[in-house]
Amino acid sequence: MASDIVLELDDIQAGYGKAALVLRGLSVQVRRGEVVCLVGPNGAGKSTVLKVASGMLKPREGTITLNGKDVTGQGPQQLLRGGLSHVLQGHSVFKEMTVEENIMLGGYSLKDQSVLPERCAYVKEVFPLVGERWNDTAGLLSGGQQKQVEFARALVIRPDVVLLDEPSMGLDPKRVTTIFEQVDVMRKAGVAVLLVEQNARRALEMADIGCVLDLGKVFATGPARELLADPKLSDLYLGGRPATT
Ligand SMILES: Nc1ncnc2c1ncn2[C@@H]1O[C@H](COP(=O)(O)OP(=O)(O)OP(=O)(O)O)[C@@H](O)[C@H]1O
Repeated sequence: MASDIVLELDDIQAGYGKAALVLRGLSVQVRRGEVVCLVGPNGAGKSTVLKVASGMLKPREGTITLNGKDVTGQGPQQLLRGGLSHVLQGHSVFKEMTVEENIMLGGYSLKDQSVLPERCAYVKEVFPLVGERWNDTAGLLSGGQQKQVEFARALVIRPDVVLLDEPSMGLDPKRVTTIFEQVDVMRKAGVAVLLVEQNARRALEMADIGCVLDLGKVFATGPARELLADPKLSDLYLGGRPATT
């Protein structure tokens, strides 16, 4: 249903400075409570899609719609207020600060600061580990646990959509599983998720919709399970078919 669409990028053209376009007519839709995963080769433009969606990079052409409103040209702060959080690539937890202080940083953009206690209770409910480690210095947490703190910080504004740029980067396979479980937790909390992942096959196993990007366009899109089952896509973009033993 069209009304379920939280975030829509339509026919986006975007690039950096005077350099050639990176996105060349890209369209993607994300619905409430749905995980959409962007996969594709290095340099295909996956992170650029997130930068455009979060207002960090203005598109040259095309429109961005958030909760039914045209937000094309708005910056990250405005989009944050409109219900969109972006968890950047790499690690953005402040290790010297406590978990609580890190979460509070996510609350600064709230216009009404009186809702903060209720929001803290909400993120502790969604991510119990964050509540358990609330007073600990964030640097004492494992890499996967720190990522959960980043997710929780993004949820403080009670966003409608969260953008996740390679959340499993640098984590061992067990921690990658935990991170994908946490993405599922966000989906179950009703948040729409637009995810970029190098771990394409594993991410698609968890996602609802997959989008294969190549040369700045959507090469193929559909239910993630169907993309995984497509032998051509598998060979071209997902590192070949998994061994059957
Ligand atoms: N800040 C920037 N300035 C100039 N060019 C950039 C910048 N960021 C990315 N690019 C270029 O845009 C293109 C797409 O990059 P992007 O990071 O979106 O790809 P990606 O699909 O996320 O790649 P990867 O899987 O390697 O992270 C690349 O050619 C890259 O060199």
